[in-house]
Parts: sequence; structure tokens; C-alpha cells
Amino acid sequence: MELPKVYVALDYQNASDADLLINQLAPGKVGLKVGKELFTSAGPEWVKGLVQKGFSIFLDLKFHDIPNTVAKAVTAAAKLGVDVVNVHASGGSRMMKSAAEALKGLDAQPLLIAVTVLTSMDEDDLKELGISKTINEQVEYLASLAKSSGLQGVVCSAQEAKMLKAVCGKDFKLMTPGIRPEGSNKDDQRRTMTPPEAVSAGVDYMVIGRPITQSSDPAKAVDDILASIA
Ligand SMILES: O=c1ccn([C@@H]2O[C@H](COP(=O)(O)O)[C@@H](O)[C@H]2O)c(=O)[nH]1
Repeated sequence: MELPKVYVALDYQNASDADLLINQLAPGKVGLKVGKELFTSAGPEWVKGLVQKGFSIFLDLKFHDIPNTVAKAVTAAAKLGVDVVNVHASGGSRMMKSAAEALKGLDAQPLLIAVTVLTSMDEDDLKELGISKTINEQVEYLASLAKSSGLQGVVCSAQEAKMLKAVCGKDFKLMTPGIRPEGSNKDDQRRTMTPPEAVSAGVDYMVIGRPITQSSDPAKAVDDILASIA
């Protein structure tokens, strides 16, 4: 099944706030990304309800723990019927292999992808962590590790898309947050691209939150974004 190009990041405090937007969206047009805040407040049954309504769901919980725990967590996510689930590549190859192995043989197998370097980070943030590589080097390193561990793609910035498609191959999926329509506020994001730039760079999927959720007319913001990449 082909997944939608745009996932709306539902960074809301609770299900009723999120439902106000979801009720204006059509499942065939966009996917929905449920992250830590909303999952913690709304819970797995609410996520299952979105799946039943026909939405493609990216469950963005960025698991990062010992291999056994992450394997169990991705299994629980798969059982919700979500299409995409993620782990942190910095959890290492044993952790990622364990997650990939756990999904094999399940009836529903979500796309398993790994976060490389958060799109809110720049080179100074890497230095602070004791990493002397450039952003591109670190993203390439972690994406290659994710690929060799059996994952199907990564979360990265659209700025790294061309490089990663060349290194990891065109079938290796790129999910890209940090997307900002022309003229919109960057907020805490550091490595951004506009939707048309991201499409030209070859991304598979885009995650867009505040430019939609904080717009005075979120449904129109979605339509404008989709029109800009049609
Ligand atoms: O590297 C990453 C990984 C995840 N995210 C998530 O995507 C959305 C982006 O929201 P915006 O409002 O469009 O900035 C948010 O839920 C993050 O948790 C990311 O931004 N970068």
C-alpha cells in the first residue's frame, strides 16, 4: 500500500483538541503522526480508532532502550495497526536488529525507521554531545547503520535526502520533519526545507506540524501545502 506523502504532526495536548482538526481531514489525503504528548494523553485505543477511520498513522515514539524492551515496544505498536513506527538509530545495531526481527512474522508489519539526527539539531548540538562529525557525516553514518540492521528507512532532514538516496539507495525510505512552507516560522527547527524543495530533493514522506496546527485555518493550510507539491 502506498503511504501518504504528508503526515500531519498532531502535537496537541489531548484527543479532543486533535479531533477538531482530524474531523476536517480526509484519510486519503494525509496521514497523521501521533507523538509522545498525544499518545501519553490519548492512549492506544484512541490511536486504534484513527486506524479504523482509515488514516495512515505514523506512531512517532522514537523508542530507545535495551534491545528486548524496544522489540516488545515495536511489537505493541504494530498490533495497533499503525503504518510507521520508529526507534533511535543511536540505540545501536543490536537494538535495531532486535526491533526488526520482532516485526518479522507479524500479520501487520509497519515500516520500521530510525531517527538519525533530530531536525532541531545543528553542528553545535552535536559538538555538545561530544560528536565531532558534521551533521551530514553523522546522518550518513546512522542511516547506514540503520540499513545494515535491517530497517527500511530513516527520519532525517530533507536537506540530507539527496545524499542519503545516493548512499542508501532509492528504496530506502526518508521521513522528513522540519518542513516549513515559504515564509513560515522555523520555531525550534534548525534543518528545514519547504515542501516543494523537499519533494525535489527526493523525500518519500514529510512531517508537518505547527505550520498546520497553529494556522488560523488548519484545513486550508493542509490544502495549500498539498497544492504546492501537486
Ligand atoms: O528529527 C525529528 C524527529 C521528529 N520530529 C517531530 O516532527 C514534528 C515536527 O513538528 P513541527 O511543528 O512541524 O516542527 C514534531 O512532532 C517532532 O516531534 C522532528 O521535528 N524532528
